[in-house]
Amino acid sequence: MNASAVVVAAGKGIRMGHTVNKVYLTIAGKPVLYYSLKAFDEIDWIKEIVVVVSKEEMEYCQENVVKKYIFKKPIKLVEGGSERQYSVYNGITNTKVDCEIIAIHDGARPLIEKETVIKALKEAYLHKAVALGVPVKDTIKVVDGKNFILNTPDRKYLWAIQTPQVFERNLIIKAHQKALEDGFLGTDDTILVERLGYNVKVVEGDYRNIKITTPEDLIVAEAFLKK
Ligand SMILES: Nc1ccn([C@@H]2O[C@H](COP(=O)(O)OP(=O)(O)OP(=O)(O)O)[C@@H](O)[C@H]2O)c(=O)n1
Ligand SMILES: C[C@](O)(CO)[C@H](O)COP(=O)(O)O
Repeated sequence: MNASAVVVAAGKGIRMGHTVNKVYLTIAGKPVLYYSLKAFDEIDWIKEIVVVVSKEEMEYCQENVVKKYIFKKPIKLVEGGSERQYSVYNGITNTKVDCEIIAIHDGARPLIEKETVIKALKEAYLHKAVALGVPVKDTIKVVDGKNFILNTPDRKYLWAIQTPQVFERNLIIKAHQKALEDGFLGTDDTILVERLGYNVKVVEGDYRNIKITTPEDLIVAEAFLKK
């Protein structure tokens, strides 16, 4: 299998409330983004890693992540957009055409493990579109604008979706182009493929694969890493 990894890191990290983009904050002495790239760098099927960064942070990322640590794969930096979806689009359209599979990952998910990525890649090869996810542990409520409960979906059908999300290259590019044409913005990439009428498989991931979003997530991630 020839696959590309696209790791998006061009967000602002507003919910983290830090002056530095959260992907450059450190866990156990290394930047969050370093860990998010590492699992992909170790997989033979992955032929390249495209990292999507904001224009202002391009040089910082090159010096403090790409050059500072040793990666086996070629790492290409491309510019991000104002929304995650636009960043992903710029990433996927800058992948090699001879890589038939693309794994899209949040730079803010540093605890992803090599074995979990391999599982997702294998499933994507069979099913064309997959996302990692974990069954939700809490009861989920749908509420109205004033926080009154409208309904309670059956938990056995609810999964919290993570990245990587892995797709056949042509399919994910087509799905993004259609979303752009329609002015549709989604919070992940599978929704864009769902809109085309394709079945997307959820592959069981790992509860530790958290997204670093708010300050307490850094403490949790560091605790997991130390284990
Ligand atoms: N315009 C954007 C927005 C987000 N991302 C990336 O998408 C991932 C998931 O997004 P999120 O956790 O929402 O990150 P931020 O947008 O940085 O956070 P916030 O919403 O708190 O500002 C992150 O790795 C982030 O860098 C991106 O590449 N381009
Ligand atoms: C793609 C994602 O990580 C799946 O859980 C998530 O939807 C990103 O959302 P955010 O709004 O960018 O935090």
